Amino acid sequence: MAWAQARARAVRAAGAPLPPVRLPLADAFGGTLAVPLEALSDLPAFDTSAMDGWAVSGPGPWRLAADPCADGILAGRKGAAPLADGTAVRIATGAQLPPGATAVLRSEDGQVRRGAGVGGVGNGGVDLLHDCGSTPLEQGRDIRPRGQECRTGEPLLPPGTAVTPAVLGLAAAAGCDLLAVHRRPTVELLVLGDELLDAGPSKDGRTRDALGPLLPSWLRSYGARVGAVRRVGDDLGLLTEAVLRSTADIVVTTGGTAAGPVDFLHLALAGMGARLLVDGVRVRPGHPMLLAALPAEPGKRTRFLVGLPGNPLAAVAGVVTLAEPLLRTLGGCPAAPPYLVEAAVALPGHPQDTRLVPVALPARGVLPLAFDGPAMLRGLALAEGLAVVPPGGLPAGARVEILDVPAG
Ligand SMILES: Nc1nc2c(c(=O)[nH]1)N[C@H]1C(S)=C(S)[C@@H](COP(=O)(O)OP(=O)(O)OC[C@H]3O[C@@H](n4cnc5c(N)ncnc54)[C@H](O)[C@@H]3O)O[C@H]1N2
Ligand code: MOO
Repeated sequence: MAWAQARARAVRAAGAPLPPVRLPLADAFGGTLAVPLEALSDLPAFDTSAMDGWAVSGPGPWRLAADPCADGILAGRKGAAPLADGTAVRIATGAQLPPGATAVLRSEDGQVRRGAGVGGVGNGGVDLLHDCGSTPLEQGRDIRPRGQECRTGEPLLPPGTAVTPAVLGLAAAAGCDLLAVHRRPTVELLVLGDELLDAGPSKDGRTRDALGPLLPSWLRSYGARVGAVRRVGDDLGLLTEAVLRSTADIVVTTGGTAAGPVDFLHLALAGMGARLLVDGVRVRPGHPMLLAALPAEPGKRTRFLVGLPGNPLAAVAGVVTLAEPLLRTLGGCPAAPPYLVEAAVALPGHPQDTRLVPVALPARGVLPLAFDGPAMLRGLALAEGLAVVPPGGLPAGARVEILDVPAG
């Protein structure tokens, strides 16, 4: 199956997003909005002073309505007395303006004169002068009017928006305590291979497991909830049992996809009656990757298995090709338009297959990185993206699609 076709197949297999759940803000990060985020108040909810200074009414100079040394109107207080025309009162940034205020004079732009009696405002009272020469203070200056950002009930963000830290802040500012997000797909990760070591350097013909540490956070970057990583021995029975016992929406396995003497994944899937939706993809590295629908329990959603090849960069190719579209669709996150960048140099291709190449993205364009073999991670660890090089390659200057490599 061609690379783009395999991705489209994963989207189709996932079908509809998982149903919405309402979560407290603290638990909604990483999800996707299932319904529009609506404002529960105007923003700002009241006419607000944008600066520390004085709320004034009408053109200056103004008579100070209270003791000039008093705090005046602080943020968080409500019900300040109306301000009469020609008067002023001290006010803090974020405080609700008193009725009648027409502008805010910043503290650095005003001067308080005791008994100045300027402009006929007072004689013996305390007056406030605008210190900026003859420039009048324009109406509405340094006032954030009620509803400037939004009105109650206004949709602020559409469904499908990723819940980022900024979205959590906006939701709180708009008065929300719960967010309706799609339930995030759960993933169980099964790392196969008797040869793998969990700690220390590779030795005695055994190889340190690189995928147990790499995959959970990579999958989480697509919204997955990843439980514990489980190691499964090279044994058909153990593998079958581990897959059937899992209750996750998606079982992700590593290794065992090829035809070696202990590569049992195909046998296990056939034995349990799973349906192969993608069985090999025309992509380098990673071509033995697969996607299967696990045997369905009556009335329950289809669960999936993504089989990633054991070579680490090949496994990552399987993640971006099959796991990403599957997780994104189940999580209700629409596909972003392809991100295209010019190639700084020619990008050699495979004659028939798509290549996924770890690249740097300096200002002059896409640059392939060294150490991009299927068993290598050195190039990927420095990569700012994975370039999707179509069969036959691309000349320098051509635009190439770049897939995200998750950062911290
Ligand atoms: N006769 C053929 N042999 C192979 C083919 C083929 O088409 N015909 N394809 C090759 C390709 S391409 C790949 S990729 C691998 C896929 O193999 P498996 O998915 O069965 O993976 P394993 O055999 O279990 O492991 C391959 C390799 O990767 C190492 N490995 C496995 N898991 C991990 C891990 N968690 N961390 C680090 N390294 C891991 C494992 O020790 C092997 O060296 O098949 C080729 N063979
Ligand atoms: O998937 Mo293999 O070369 O493509 O490592």
